[in-house]
Amino acid sequence: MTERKGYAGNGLVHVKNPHLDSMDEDVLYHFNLGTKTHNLPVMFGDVKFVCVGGSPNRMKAFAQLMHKELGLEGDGKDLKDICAGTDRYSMYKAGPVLSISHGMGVPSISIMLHELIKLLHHAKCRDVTIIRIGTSGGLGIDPGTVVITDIAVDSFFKAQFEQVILDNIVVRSTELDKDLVEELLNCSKEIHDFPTLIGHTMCTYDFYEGQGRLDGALCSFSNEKKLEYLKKAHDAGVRNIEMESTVFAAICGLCGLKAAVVCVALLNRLEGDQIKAPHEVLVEYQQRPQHLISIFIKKRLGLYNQMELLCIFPE
Ligand SMILES: O=P(O)(O)O[C@@H]1C[C@H](O)[C@@H](CO)O1
Ligand SMILES: O=c1cc[nH]c(=O)[nH]1
Repeated sequence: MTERKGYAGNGLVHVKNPHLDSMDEDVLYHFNLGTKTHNLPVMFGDVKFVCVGGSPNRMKAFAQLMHKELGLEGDGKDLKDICAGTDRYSMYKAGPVLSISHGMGVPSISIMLHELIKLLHHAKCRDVTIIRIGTSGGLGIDPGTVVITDIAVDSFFKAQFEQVILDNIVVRSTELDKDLVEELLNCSKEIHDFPTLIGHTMCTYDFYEGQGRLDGALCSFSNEKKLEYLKKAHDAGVRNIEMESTVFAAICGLCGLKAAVVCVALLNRLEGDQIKAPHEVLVEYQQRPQHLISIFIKKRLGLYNQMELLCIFPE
């Protein structure tokens, strides 16, 4: 069974659940927010960009970067975690930009997306673009390369996400917005400090055996078999591997959100499994998708100016 995409002309976020209408309150449990306890349209009605990533610290740093880049009032350093009442996810807001952590893996991001999309719906947000800014393992690319995902694929290189619902498997499309991919690639041309490319992203259910690593607590395959699989993935167009892109693309697509995935490669998986780069190098790598997206957002808002870029990335 397949489902259809939810893009519509009014720019509103779609929730495709008839039961929601009959609930007198919606508690967004993992955000510690709710329709009776919080005025969601006032708190979030102006949101136009949502950026998500695994780590709470990264998403706080991104909100602080956007606070500075958008020239918002006050010291972005004291931005408050909107989800401080729970330690499941962290959420920060800088003007029209919402920055949220999603933890690791499909179940964690899936729960976050259900509550985020209901939040955007209750807040009556319009024309929202959502971007995952993450880390990944590269395939045949240099560490530090930023990959803009054209197609999110599963472990069999298929552009689909299988959701188990009751005792059925529902197959969902993982198509992403092609125009957004091109727009992001154009933004990357402004940055000369690191390579950015478009490629397929493979999403797995595990970091170790699921990504063909030899260094987990369990491993039942040889180095030859691992490389055979990874090369097959590379031949199919996969340029990086992470753990959220397929469900992210599927859910956002069904709910009418324009979505993109932009992940930096921390290593080249054809050369090894362990992530050995020094901490400061890894921190700088994680900032790369953030800088690209900050340019994208500023361009969209008509706030981008080339001179400023030279200050951020002096030649
Ligand atoms: O956004 P992050 O950096 O968490 O994305 C990848 C995929 C997993 O969540 C995690 C594994 O290290 O990193
Ligand atoms: O190899 C990697 C690195 C980061 N994230 C992943 O999922 N895999």
